[in-house]
Amino acid sequence: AWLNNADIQVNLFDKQKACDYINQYGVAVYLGEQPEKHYHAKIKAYSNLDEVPTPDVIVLCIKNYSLAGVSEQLVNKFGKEIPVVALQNGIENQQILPQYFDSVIYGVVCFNAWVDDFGKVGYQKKGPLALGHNGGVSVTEMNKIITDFNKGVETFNYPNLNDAVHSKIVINLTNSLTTLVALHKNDQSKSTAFQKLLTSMTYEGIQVMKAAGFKESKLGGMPSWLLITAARVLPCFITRKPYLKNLKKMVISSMAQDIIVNGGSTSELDSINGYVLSLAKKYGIKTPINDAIYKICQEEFVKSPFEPVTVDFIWQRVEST
Ligand SMILES: NC(=O)C1=CN([C@@H]2O[C@H](COP(=O)(O)OP(=O)(O)OC[C@H]3O[C@@H](n4cnc5c(N)ncnc54)[C@H](OP(=O)(O)O)[C@@H]3O)[C@@H](O)[C@H]2O)C=CC1
Ligand SMILES: CC(C)(CO)C(=O)C(=O)O
Repeated sequence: AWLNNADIQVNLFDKQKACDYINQYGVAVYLGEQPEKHYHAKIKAYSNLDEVPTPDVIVLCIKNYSLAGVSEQLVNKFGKEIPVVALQNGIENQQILPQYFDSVIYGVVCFNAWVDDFGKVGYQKKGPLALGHNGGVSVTEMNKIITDFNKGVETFNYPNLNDAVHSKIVINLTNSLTTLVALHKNDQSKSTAFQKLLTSMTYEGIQVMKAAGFKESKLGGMPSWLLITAARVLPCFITRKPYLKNLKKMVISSMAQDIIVNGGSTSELDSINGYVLSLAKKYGIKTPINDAIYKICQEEFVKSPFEPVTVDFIWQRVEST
């Protein structure tokens, strides 16, 4: 919607029901704090790939677990030379997409967005996006894409792509915990146990990334490694103010949308938490909080219907392991 309203011609490819709605009513977009001020973007949506006009660039806004299937369809239709911008969390997209496409730009999305209903999307803040690549993309091509994206949303070229990706993965570890307690419905701002769990799991993530040789990338508005470390080592009350400010930014994570809003059992738990735990094992870093939370997610996410668990329940499991 942001690009389309900045005169970049955008076409959507989605499932039939979503397309029918979007073609009739457009996409309604609103800033989370001001739902009454939503605006519409008239975007053409296609559910039949054969009808989609050949694009200059494909932007993949799907989960890691949908990438292989969707890429297979796209490459059969448009060929492997078509430039692709991949906006997934985690690193799995870097393993999957080069199997299909020659020219892939990866993007780290530094804000939260959610779908309320067909064609109705909320966002926590507008941007930024950090783009980078692992070769196969010319300077001209990269500059053109950055310039076009910037017409609609603040977009940077990030030379150290994998530092940015791994810094974001640290933040994404919290998706599992916020989904388990259904944070969007159950306020945890008074719970110091929740604060300890959230800061400990990201602190462990930082230790893993440092051991694996990744450096911090400052990602627009996301908590810094210094703040997370301070929150972990200092008494809770000292870092409470910045902690609460950051907690407020979490509206509804992409994982909670999968497990709670869409009632599915498939999520990016393994692309994010599973990946961090595999790095921890490789580099000999202890991650007791993440181990326990990952296990609880594995048990709870497959239950149908999913029922949120309490912070006490998580805390007891952490203490018993
Ligand atoms: N949401 C967020 O705040 C953020 C998300 N991210 C990352 O961005 C990526 C995308 O997440 P998000 O936007 O939340 O994902 P969503 O699951 O909300 O959106 C993906 C869309 O693609 C559609 N889709 C899936 N498979 C197909 C297919 N075969 N053909 C046509 N359409 C298909 C889905 O349809 P349907 O719903 O019907 O399956 C859905 O509309 C993830 O890697 C996530 O981690 C990064 C930062 C923030
Ligand atoms: C909420 C946010 C921005 C951070 O965890 C995110 O990346 C997601 O929802 O996947």
